[in-house]
Amino acid sequence: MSRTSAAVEPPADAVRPVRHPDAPAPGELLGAHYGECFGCGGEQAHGLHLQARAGEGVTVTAEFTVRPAHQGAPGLAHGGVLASALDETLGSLNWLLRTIAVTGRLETDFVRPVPVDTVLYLEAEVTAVAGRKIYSTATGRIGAPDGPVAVRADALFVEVKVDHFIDNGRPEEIRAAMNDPDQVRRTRAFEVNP
Ligand SMILES: CCCCC/C=C\C/C=C\C/C=C\C/C=C\CCCC(=O)SCCNC(=O)CCNC(=O)[C@H](O)C(C)(C)COP(=O)(O)OP(=O)(O)OC[C@H]1O[C@@H](n2cnc3c(N)ncnc32)[C@H](O)[C@@H]1OP(=O)(O)O
Repeated sequence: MSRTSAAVEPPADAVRPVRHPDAPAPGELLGAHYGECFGCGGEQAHGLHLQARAGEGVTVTAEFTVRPAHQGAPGLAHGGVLASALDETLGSLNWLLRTIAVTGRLETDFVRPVPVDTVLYLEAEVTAVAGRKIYSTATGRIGAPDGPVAVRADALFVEVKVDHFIDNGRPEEIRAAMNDPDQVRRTRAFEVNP
């Protein structure tokens, strides 16, 4: 039996992802897509503060330190928090394609328990694109970039227009985001570099 469902397997007509020519160079930090984001936002006091770094091709790496606030069982990370770290890392890949996309499906394997204070070394890659559908995969390793795999995920992201956020987000945050000069610059960049 396959470990993943058909929903996260690229269809026969899928193509290889193309790194956008203006994507950050390998080794560069991607920066937060939104300051209040739970996954990456620097202004989000309760967030994971993940900082994804561009790799070669359509890949990223990120490190996540498991804090006491992330516990599920005593001294162990909550699975939902680990899934969030994977989701955020996978989501950041779309910036290398200059595509705005949201998670449609996220399938997670929890392979080993992850103790508090562990540094989880995450790596993610877009494997295929089919129309609006972006297929990607990620692993999280314990303690070192070549440490044992603790979590892994396969995901389907779906490309959306910026209207997805404008039409569905709570108006006060949308207004605030539109008044943030950096956010507007980023939104414009998405719109002029499809
Ligand atoms: C001024 C304000 C600006 C703000 C902008 C700021 C920043 C923007 C930049 C980046 C931010 C983006 C994301 C955040 C980044 C990282 C955080 C981590 C990522 C997330 O945490 S993000 C939140 C969680 N995420 C959601 O909140 C999605 C809720 N959801 C929906 O909004 C819809 O559900 C949607 C859009 C997914 C699809 O809806 P839709 O109507 O557009 O398209 P449709 O349904 O036709 O699907 C098209 C094709 O995808 C297939 N498909 C769809 N869903 C599937 C599934 N679940 N399983 C298997 N296949 C699926 C269909 O089967 C079809 O396939 P086919 O074409 O082959 O028929």
